[in-house]
Amino acid sequence: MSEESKEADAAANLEALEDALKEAKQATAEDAGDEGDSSAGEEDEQPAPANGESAAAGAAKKKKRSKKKKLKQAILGSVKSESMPKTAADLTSDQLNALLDVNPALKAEVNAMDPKNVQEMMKRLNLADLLTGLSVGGKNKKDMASYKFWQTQPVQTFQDREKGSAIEDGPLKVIDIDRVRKEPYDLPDGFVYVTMDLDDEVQLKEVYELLVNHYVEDDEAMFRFNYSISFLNWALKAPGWTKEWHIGVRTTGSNKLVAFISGIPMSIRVRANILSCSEINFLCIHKKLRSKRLAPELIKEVTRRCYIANVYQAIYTGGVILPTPVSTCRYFHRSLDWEKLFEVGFSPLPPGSTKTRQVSKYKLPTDPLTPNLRPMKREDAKQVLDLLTRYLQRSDLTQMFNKEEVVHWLMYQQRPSDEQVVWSYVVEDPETKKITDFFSFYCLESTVIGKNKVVRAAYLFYYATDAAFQDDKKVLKVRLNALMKDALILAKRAKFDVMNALTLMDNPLFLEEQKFGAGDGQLHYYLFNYRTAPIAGGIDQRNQADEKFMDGVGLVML
Ligand SMILES: CCCCCCCCCCCCCC(=O)SCCNC(=O)CCNC(=O)[C@H](O)C(C)(C)COP(=O)(O)OP(=O)(O)OC[C@H]1O[C@@H](n2cnc3c(N)ncnc32)[C@H](O)[C@@H]1OP(=O)(O)O
Repeated sequence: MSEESKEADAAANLEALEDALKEAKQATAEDAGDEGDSSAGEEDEQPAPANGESAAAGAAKKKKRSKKKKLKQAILGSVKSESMPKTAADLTSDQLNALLDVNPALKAEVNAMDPKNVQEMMKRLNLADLLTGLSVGGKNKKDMASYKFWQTQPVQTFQDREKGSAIEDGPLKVIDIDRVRKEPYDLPDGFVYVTMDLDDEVQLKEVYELLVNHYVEDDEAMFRFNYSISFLNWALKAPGWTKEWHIGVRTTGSNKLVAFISGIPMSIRVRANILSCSEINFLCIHKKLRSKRLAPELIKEVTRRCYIANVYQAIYTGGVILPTPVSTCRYFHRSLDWEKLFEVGFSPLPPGSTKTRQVSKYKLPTDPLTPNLRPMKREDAKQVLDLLTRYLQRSDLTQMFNKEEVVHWLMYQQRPSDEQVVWSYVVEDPETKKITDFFSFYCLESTVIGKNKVVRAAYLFYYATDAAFQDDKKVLKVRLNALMKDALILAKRAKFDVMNALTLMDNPLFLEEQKFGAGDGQLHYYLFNYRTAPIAGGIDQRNQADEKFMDGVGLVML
């Protein structure tokens, strides 16, 4: 591009930015109105069916969402392309608008600036960082005081976290078991707690139905996790599980299951300390009962039941910022069937590329390449346990496995009706019979909302390799890249559309080389009633996968 046209383009961008600012101000005002509504709702402690919003308001919201989605895709498309604009000043006006629309922190910062300086700032800002919502101001969280529920719980505050490595590890509160309620907390009239019996296929299916319709969606409401019945049977019945920690809420009239939260027992190591804790997951409230303060009730009830079982710490993850993440990892995605991902709106066609080019970029050999790689067998469990334990020793936050857990998590015993949930492979030295490496991935589909389709995603699970114990660090990188390439080949063979991975363990060593693309999503790790300094999640302050910050997290949550 010539200097002149660059200037013209920059001027157009500036103009567009001004327009975008006007729009942003308007949007900020609208948002403030929205917030007012929801906090009014938060005062209402009574879960009750949401009073339906007017059809006009609903349609307007839908239109706004769809515009936002289109614009965001326009930006993401260009960001993922080879000819990606490097700074915000290179964007078209639509892209700029979208950028401000998806980045409230940037909106606020730009609104507060002298307009003369805005264009300069836009040039300095790295686009990939902007899209994560983390870089500017670094604050996409509420103040501690606005977490009405969480400020009453034994969790670290944002201020605590700022003390960094000065934080001394240990529980935040000593629980006096005699003061723990023996009976469940009261729920509002019309609702009752139930202990779900997941050995009963009917109840297992009820949990499945609740989650498949109401569980986690992406920001644009295009995809929703679809944890299969087999998956739930696997995830919720880990060794030592108790049905007391599978808690439902039913309506007293129709007996319908409208909310759920679960815990499973797990031993974890946080730096030098081993904790017997619960892993809390699958918190879900029916869409019509949202924003009625039911979530804090479920959390209090699962906490009560854990305390009664003498378990005083918990680990959980989430995409939302709560007080206070102990670590944060970023999602990465590796296309296996690019065409399918494009069709369902998961992957954009980067400007300047073609469908054929995209398909060939992600092409893989049909057979794995590592010699002596084979599916894991039950007899391998002891060796795999030993290798995995040594491997995870290198991380600050890990799950502590025993042999029974290795068998459960990696060799899930399926009922005849079950679909395969987890795939595990080992490399065995043919002479010594020693297992030198292993890797695993699990299946978690996502529903494409409104399209009667699913995205079949393989999530990278645990892995370990002897190469980690060599002095030459390059050996590990080379070996992991070979193993992960085979994982991709085997996932493709098992008809997966995409492989997802976080920046945990040693993943930053292979994400780029294996053509994983950075996603928008982050996963925050939380500890309940435990204080520890922040743990590295494989990303730097600009949210980029970074080898310098890896190996903090060695715990994969489903
Ligand atoms: C020792 C043993 C301890 C055991 C317990 C350990 C803790 C376990 C903690 C749970 C780990 C779960 C791990 C997973 O499963 S993460 C998956 C969470 N599930 C979903 O995202 C599914 C779709 N969403 C929903 O079903 C609802 O939106 C949920 C249920 C998420 C919130 O329902 P709703 O939207 O109707 O809100 P409310 O009016 O009832 O309540 C508002 C309060 O809830 C706080 N909130 C919102 N989202 C989350 C969240 N993901 N974790 C913790 N807290 C959350 C929020 O900040 C506010 O508190 P505060 O801001 O006023 O303070």
